Amino acid sequence: MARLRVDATSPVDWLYTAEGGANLVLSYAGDAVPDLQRHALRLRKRKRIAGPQGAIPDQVDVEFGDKVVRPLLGPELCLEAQVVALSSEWLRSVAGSLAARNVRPLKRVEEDDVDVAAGKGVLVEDLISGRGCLSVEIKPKWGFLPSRDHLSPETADVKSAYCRTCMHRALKRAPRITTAKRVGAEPALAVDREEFCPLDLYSRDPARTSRALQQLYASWTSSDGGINNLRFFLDGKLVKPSELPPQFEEKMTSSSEFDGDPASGFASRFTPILLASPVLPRLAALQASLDPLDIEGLAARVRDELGLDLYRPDLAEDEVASTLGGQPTTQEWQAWLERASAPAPPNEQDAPLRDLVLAYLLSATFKDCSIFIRVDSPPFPANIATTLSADDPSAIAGAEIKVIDLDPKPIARMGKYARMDREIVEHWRDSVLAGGAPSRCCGTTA
Ligand SMILES: O=P(O)(O)O[C@@H]1[C@@H](OP(=O)(O)O)[C@H](OP(=O)(O)O)[C@H](O)[C@H](OP(=O)(O)O)[C@H]1OP(=O)(O)O
Ligand SMILES: Nc1ncnc2c1ncn2[C@@H]1O[C@H](COP(=O)(O)OP(=O)(O)OP(=O)(O)O)[C@@H](O)[C@H]1O
Repeated sequence: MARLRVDATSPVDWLYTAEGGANLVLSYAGDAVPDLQRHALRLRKRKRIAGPQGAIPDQVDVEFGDKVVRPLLGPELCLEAQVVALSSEWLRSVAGSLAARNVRPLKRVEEDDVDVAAGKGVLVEDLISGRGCLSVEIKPKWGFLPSRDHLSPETADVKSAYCRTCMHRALKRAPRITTAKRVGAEPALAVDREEFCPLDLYSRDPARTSRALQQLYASWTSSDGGINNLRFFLDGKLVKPSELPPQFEEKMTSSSEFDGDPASGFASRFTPILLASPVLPRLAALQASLDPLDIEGLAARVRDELGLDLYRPDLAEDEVASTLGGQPTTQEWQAWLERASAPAPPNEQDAPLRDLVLAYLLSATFKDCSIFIRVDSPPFPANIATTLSADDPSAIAGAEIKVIDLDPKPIARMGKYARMDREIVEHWRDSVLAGGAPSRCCGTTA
């Protein structure tokens, strides 16, 4: 990617795309710098009220993506990223233009804003721009169940039968919660078989993958696009169910397969694309192999070797970070990757604790990323699953698949991970199972 002068552009030429907890993304819509067309700018946000979670510098994010994530996930699934210098005046002007256009969700506006002191942003390929382009973003979450080997007798039955995402959803909807986020005033659920289970999505079984996609679509519709697991972008803009342009459904699927049910039309088009791509099996394999002990087994090692109780309710993030050895540098990540990629890496019993913590953090990154499927000129061929490109066998003709949001997670969060895991499982066992629930998670078989 050639060096591009973003701060020479007019901030009003950057249109709001979307945002997550830590970053806000804009698409270039100007004519002044043609080389910036089809580029997106990812900007760091800062909380209005400073929180405890330490940010990781952008430079580290980009190097981490290039040097650690890319070799593991495969270059064809990753975006190239370039750090660009941005003055605080330019960033302030972007923030002002976003506020004047009132484009950000109110909940996010209340929480945070563009970090005008960041001094930089990250330029990437824009996965939504272009007339006629339809992009689908799926956040698949955790695609595996932990092995019982390192689970305690109190949790082994629950954690080897129900997936973390279904259990976490129930907790987030419970009326009273502590470490997890509240989704709204919805009633606590038992297993809701109408809602998407990642184990279905990742299953590689066409019927189950299709079921997961249909359920995601139904949740997208019933929440008016408010879920973070599925988003659609058409002609460069986020599309909400309540404001569907007439061409959306016809672009998403061919009318013959529609049969009046957009959820099945969507699933029938996108199931073959997902099944033909290595993206889901790769993510699930990385998530599982980098988390061989489960947080419970890892917390036991941390307690035994460092005397730190990750479950302690008053444990400060600074103490977690310093006791575990601080946030890894890019050099340390690279050295870890070399050891982990050796022909016979040490197994989880013999591996040094620090290596296990790094692996867990990387697993957390793969558990929280999103997949973009971009289709430039739909409707695309019905036999898409079999039309693999000769140049790149993992690319499917007519569809481009990329994984985004692959940032390193702060090591300071290890305590939160342990406590949240306990809270999720205890809530499930004591509130949901006690009220009667199926004996297995939606996606699992006995
Ligand atoms: O803990 P989880 O599973 O709720 O994941 C968080 C996500 O919540 P989700 O359950 O997907 O709605 C959460 O997503 P939202 O901001 O709620 O859309 C973030 O992705 C968060 O990571 P970070 O703060 O951006 O580094 C995620 O935190 P990490 O667990 O990845 O640290
Ligand atoms: N390259 C891109 N092209 C188009 N849109 C993008 C791109 N990268 C991100 N987005 C959009 O911006 C949103 C926020 O970006 P990102 O996931 O990087 O933020 P985040 O704060 O790290 O998210 P999270 O809270 O999930 O960790 C994405 O969910 C996606 O909708």
